[in-house]
Amino acid sequence: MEDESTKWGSTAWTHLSSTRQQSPLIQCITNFVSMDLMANTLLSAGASPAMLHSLQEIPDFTPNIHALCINVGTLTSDWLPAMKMAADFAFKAGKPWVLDPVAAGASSFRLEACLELVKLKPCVIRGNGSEILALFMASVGSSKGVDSTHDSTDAIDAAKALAEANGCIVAVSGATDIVTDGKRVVGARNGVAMLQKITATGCSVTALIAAFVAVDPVHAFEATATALSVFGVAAEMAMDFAKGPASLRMHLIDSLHGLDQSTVLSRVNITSL
Ligand SMILES: Nc1ncnc2c1ncn2[C@@H]1O[C@H](COP(=O)(O)OP(=O)(O)O)[C@@H](O)[C@H]1O
Ligand SMILES: Cc1ncsc1CCOP(=O)(O)O
Ligand SMILES: [Mg+2]
Repeated sequence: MEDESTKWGSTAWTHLSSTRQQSPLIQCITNFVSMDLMANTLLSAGASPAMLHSLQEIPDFTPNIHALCINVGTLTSDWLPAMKMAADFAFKAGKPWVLDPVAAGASSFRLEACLELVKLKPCVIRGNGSEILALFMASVGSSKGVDSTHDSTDAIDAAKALAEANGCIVAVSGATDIVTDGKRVVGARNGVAMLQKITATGCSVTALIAAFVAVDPVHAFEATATALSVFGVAAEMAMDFAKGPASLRMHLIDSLHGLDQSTVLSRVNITSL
């Protein structure tokens, strides 16, 4: 019988191969910092990114996408209506959408916006420990801007409760990435600590989750875990060539583009918690 780690490795390879074959169209409404790395992460995984956020275009464009990624990193009141409209169009068209609640606890404006977006039925919410705790407690002040002051494992119960309450998958990134649907919980232990020294790696892995969910929407829990793990494996491979964060960023994109089956099968490290 297949053991758990063999099963996750082959599921991860299936998701990466399907993304390369199907090249899903991923609409991203994201912050100014992350646009470049997010689009390049999606391209290197085989997906087709479109950074498209005007209210006037959403009714024509969003029903034809394969998944949507919404990220509140540089939120202003001008952008929020487009985020809500796109989430609504995606949900009504049966297209999965993924929320990245960047710095959810940084201000009451941002927290309220995230809580309103959560009501619009994201398929997945991916944040760091502090962001998931801020959403769960609906309270401001527990983060250090976009960075986490918590370990991902501090937010396991919060993630489970959020997932259960909203009927979605919740992922908490960190040294161990946690993924839950409210009942099942897995930990993905890939990646390198230096990812925290490159801005927008969290944003980019959220977009990769959108791509993997686009190619396997029925298994959003599995697709979320494998996206986090594959991104981490790419970072591990890239670290062999990196001299620091700037070259890690470059090698990360190359590595994701070139990941092969045997590397994915041997390095994906996902286990039940
Ligand atoms: N200590 C760590 N060791 C290995 N990988 C890490 C570590 N911390 C974060 N990561 C990875 O870095 C990426 C970004 O996660 P994180 O820094 O938690 O998000 P954010 O940038 O949104 O705060 C994820 O792929 C995560 O798995
Ligand atoms: C630095 C910064 N400021 C607003 S959004 C942003 C990028 C955050 O990216 P990540 O959450 O992936 O670290
Ligand atoms: Mg983030």
